[in-house]
Amino acid sequence: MLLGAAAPLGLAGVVGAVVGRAGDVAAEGLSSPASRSALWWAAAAAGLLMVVWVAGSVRSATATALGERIDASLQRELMRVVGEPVGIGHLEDPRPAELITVGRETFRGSWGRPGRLASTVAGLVTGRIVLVGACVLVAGFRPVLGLALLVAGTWTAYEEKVASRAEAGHHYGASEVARRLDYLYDLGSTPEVAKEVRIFGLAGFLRDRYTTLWQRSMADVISPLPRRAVAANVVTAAVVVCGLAWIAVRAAGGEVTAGQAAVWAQALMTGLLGVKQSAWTGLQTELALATLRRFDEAIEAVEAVAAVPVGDAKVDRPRREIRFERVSFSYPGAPSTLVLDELDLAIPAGRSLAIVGRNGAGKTTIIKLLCRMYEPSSGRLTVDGTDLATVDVHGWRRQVAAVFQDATRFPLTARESVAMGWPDVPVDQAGVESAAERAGIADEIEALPSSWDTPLSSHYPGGADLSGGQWQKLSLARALYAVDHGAGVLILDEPAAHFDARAEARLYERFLELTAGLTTIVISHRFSTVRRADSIVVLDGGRVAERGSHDDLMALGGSYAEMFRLQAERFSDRTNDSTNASAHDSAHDSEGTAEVTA
Ligand SMILES: Nc1ncnc2c1ncn2[C@@H]1O[C@H](COP(=O)(O)OP(=O)(O)OP(=O)(O)O)[C@@H](O)[C@H]1O
Repeated sequence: MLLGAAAPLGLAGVVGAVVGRAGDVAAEGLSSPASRSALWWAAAAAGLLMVVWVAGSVRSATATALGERIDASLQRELMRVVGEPVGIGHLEDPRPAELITVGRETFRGSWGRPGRLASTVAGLVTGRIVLVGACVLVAGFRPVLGLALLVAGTWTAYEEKVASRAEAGHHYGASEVARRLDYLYDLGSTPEVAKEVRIFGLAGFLRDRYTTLWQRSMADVISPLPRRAVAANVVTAAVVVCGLAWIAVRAAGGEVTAGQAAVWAQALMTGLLGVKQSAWTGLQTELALATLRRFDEAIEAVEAVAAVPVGDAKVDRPRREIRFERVSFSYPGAPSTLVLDELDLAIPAGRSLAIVGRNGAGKTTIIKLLCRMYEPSSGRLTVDGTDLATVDVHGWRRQVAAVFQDATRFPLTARESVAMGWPDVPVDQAGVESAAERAGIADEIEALPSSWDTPLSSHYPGGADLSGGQWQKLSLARALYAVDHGAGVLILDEPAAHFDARAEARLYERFLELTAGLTTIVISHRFSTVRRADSIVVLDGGRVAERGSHDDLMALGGSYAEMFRLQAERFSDRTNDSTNASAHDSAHDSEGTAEVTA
């Protein structure tokens, strides 16, 4: 930076020395000492010019490398605060969630990335040094002119900074609108939502919403003309023009030599360039600083809500029971809604428990607490009497194999998708195949273009996508693979939601075999699966409303019995209807009836 700033000023002096000798060279000829001296100065000018170029390139390459490091380290920091906390509550608390989105967006474009600070600050500092150096040189002509350039240049730099900060603030203020714009843009341009967009005729609607919002956001972003910055620029330019005229007049009057005039004129112009350089890089600096501030806010906001107890007690697979003791819970995003209300629930080890209840009763929430995705608002969970909050969470999660309703569709190969159920050991192909066979997906995987090596995404060459039911079977295979390698708790959250009648029947036929010896929790609205469990609880109002075996609960005649009958009636109605329908329909429906009435 220092070289890059000093070289143009030195160049002004050296070019002045060449110009100063031009008269003597003209008078004395090319072989005169004056000519040789002028040549040496010209060579020095060429050398300095090279220094300017090289220093600029080195500065820019260094700043780019440094900027990339800054961005990468901030990205790692964001990944750390998002991914490292024990649970996921911090990702749903509205404030941190919004700031995390903003933090992520910071790195989408190059404009306003914090890493840009490395080069913009370098430009800013260089511009300031150039201005001060130029003023010192100009003061050699008339101190008052040097002072005038310094005052006008500094004022301009200040006003530009104020205007830049305001503009960066407008960008920051408009970020909420910008996010909604991005959302609309994504909806209108991604293939995943193409079906709904067409069916509901949303294309025009989305475009109109986008246009209206865009116009509104632009009104905020495009800041009013920064009058004071413009005035300061005009004054600085006037100082330079007047200074040039003054120097020309003095040179014409013979009071200063041509060489001196050349030095001071160049110094004036270099000073002006220094001011412009500060102004330009100042705007980028302010934008990058604004995003860096938002980024810091995001990190602080996440860290403020993400702190949860981290224990190191070891737990093995449950031997007696997992117990919810007076557990109450509200989601961070809806603190006033109590999802679980002093829930007492014992889950016997090595047995299967089914949890049923209406939509939104809190069944999945129980699972999330068990996996320590969230911490209870009050009460505690214990495993064989040990408080789960004191347990080494990673060790505990190795004990848990889960099939979630909304299992993530990892774009890995089929083999990896199953083997990631237990990633600590090298892939065990026989184990992968065995788990897939029990989950009922082995044949379908083997029929894929590259069998187990097929990437499960149509976005990859040679890749293939699976159906909803096939993804769910794959998720079940992954959980079974984890169980085979040591997990002792199996969680099945609507494991058959996307299964066809045959696959569902197969699952419940093998339910006892698949869950033997495991602490199994199954959540399902399909009673064909539920009834196979050793015991069943009905969740209502955040508490256990009924508990017992299928026969107990049917005999009780409560809400379980009512829900069961409603579902059974639905199937038998459909079977009756189907006797008049085609043979194909009849076969299909009677499978469903068989499952429920079995
Ligand atoms: N991340 C979340 N933030 C805020 N509220 C949530 C969140 N997840 C779930 N809820 C709310 O918590 C309640 C219980 O949800 P949960 O998913 O546990 O219900 P469920 O019994 O599994 O329902 P379903 O049978 O429909 O799957 C619901 O009212 C739901 O709206």
